[in-house]
Amino acid sequence: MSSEPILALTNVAKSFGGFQVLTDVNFELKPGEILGLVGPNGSGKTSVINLISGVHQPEAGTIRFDGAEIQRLTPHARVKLGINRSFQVPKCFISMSVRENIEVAAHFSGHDADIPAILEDIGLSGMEAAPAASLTANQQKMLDLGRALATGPKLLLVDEIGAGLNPAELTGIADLLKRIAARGISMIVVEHLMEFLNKLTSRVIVLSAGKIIFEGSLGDASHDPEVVTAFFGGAA
Ligand SMILES: Nc1ncnc2c1ncn2[C@@H]1O[C@H](COP(=O)(O)OP(=O)(O)OP(=O)(O)O)[C@@H](O)[C@H]1O
Repeated sequence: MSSEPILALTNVAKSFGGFQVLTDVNFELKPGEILGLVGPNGSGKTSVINLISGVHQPEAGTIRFDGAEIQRLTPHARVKLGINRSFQVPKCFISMSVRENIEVAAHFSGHDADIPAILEDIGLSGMEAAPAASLTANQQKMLDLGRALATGPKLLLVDEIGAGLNPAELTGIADLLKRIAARGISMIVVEHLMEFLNKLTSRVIVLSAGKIIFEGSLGDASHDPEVVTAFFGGAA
């Protein structure tokens, strides 16, 4: 595995209407690495994902992917480079079939996707003709992930995929994400469910009020006074 980072954020800052959402965010990610991004509600986790995927652009700082600055590129250009994401609320086309959803994503990115392999990965083999609207919440999350996989990502941004799922579903998703990372795909996983995150990685970044207050292992984070205060003793 290369030791060059696939992703590097340097002094990234973002505000909305004068409200500073992220300040001086710095971190790196190596190929095939899974990084957990945690923090209280409103601490800026999804904003980090939005800046990397191109939904928003930072006011300051740089985002380097695979050696090149990407912070001014459109989301579409970033998908073509190999960055994609799943959403807190799945964004499948519910009137389309499972297969059509994956085909559209692959077409959008120009990637020659192995659709049967993706269906197998996401546990929807044999359901390719089913309308997305007929899927369970868990299956829609898996389809959302399948749509991201269809674009051939090198970096996958996973935003609170565990919310609302039962323990068996969580174990299934954790196993799938680990299999994906083992193929060399890097991952940032935003999550409130620490037990779920612990199955995926020990390396986490903790955000509080838009600043990184901790970087290290999940175990050490749980004993860090600033992290404990951020979660239990003060405002995000
Ligand atoms: N488009 C936007 N316009 C204005 N404010 C925004 C926008 N997006 C995010 N914010 C604000 O930025 C702050 C950080 O939000 P963000 O969604 O990144 O936090 P989060 O850590 O992902 O929260 P949660 O865990 O609740 O999903 C919040 O105060 C939010 O209201």
